[in-house]
Amino acid sequence: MRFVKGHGTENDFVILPDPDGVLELTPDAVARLCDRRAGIGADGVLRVVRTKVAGPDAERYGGADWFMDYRNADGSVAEMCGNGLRVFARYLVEAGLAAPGEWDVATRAGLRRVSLGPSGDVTAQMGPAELLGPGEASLAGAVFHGERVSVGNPHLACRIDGPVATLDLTRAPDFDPGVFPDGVNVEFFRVVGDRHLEMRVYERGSGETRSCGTGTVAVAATAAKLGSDEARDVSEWTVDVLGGRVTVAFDGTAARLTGPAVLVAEGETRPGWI
Ligand SMILES: N[C@@H](CCC[C@H](N)C(=O)O)C(=O)O
Repeated sequence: MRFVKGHGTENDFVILPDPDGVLELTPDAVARLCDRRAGIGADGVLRVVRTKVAGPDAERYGGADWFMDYRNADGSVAEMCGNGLRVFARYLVEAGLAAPGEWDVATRAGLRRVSLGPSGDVTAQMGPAELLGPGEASLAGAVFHGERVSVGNPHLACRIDGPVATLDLTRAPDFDPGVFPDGVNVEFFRVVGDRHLEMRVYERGSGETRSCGTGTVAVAATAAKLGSDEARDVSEWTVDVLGGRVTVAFDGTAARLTGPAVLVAEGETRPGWI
């Protein structure tokens, strides 16, 4: 099986080119690929498949040539991945499968437009960040209050007062499955300046990661809601994550995420390993 390894602010992915949609990608195979000791190691897998062979949803994705089949490190499926989307776009350009410019990528959350040059940062339209009201999670017995946000996938964005570095995210936050029936990505963020946030995240299906693109949109949308009216609809935010920095912009309707997308290696799994 051919693979490429890449990351966006150190949220890392095994990219599996599968243009004809012939790979049988079981949850177990994904978990083995993502295993950091016995596998290649990654927070998730990006299967690159042409929309016309992407299965029952193919018609929904008519406007895009490529479908991003994203899987978490534990093998579960997620609707969207913001860092993954930038890396996916960078892979298509570097592989000569798409030209630099602006085009749509199909995701389980719908079409998402990306724009990129022959090198450098990638910008991705992320759709609206839907603010769904209060929610909570607990960490080592301490309760954190936050905002439930949908960025195509579910988030709980919790504002804290102290530095995010002090949190222990070696264990999963607890949450009420009645409130989050599909699980949730939990972000902790602190305001460190004018429209400037720092964030850590515990991702559904992957554990603590060094960045989460949809998570940065969720925390910026929550910070905008908590801030002045002026900051609410049209604003640009800098979000520092463990793996670097991204920019989130709101234009009154939707969010836009800009950040790095880097391919670092390519290879082939040994026959029979998976
Ligand atoms: N790291 C991603 C989000 C990946 C999916 C998430 N773990 C989920 O299950 O919803 C990002 O950059 O957005």
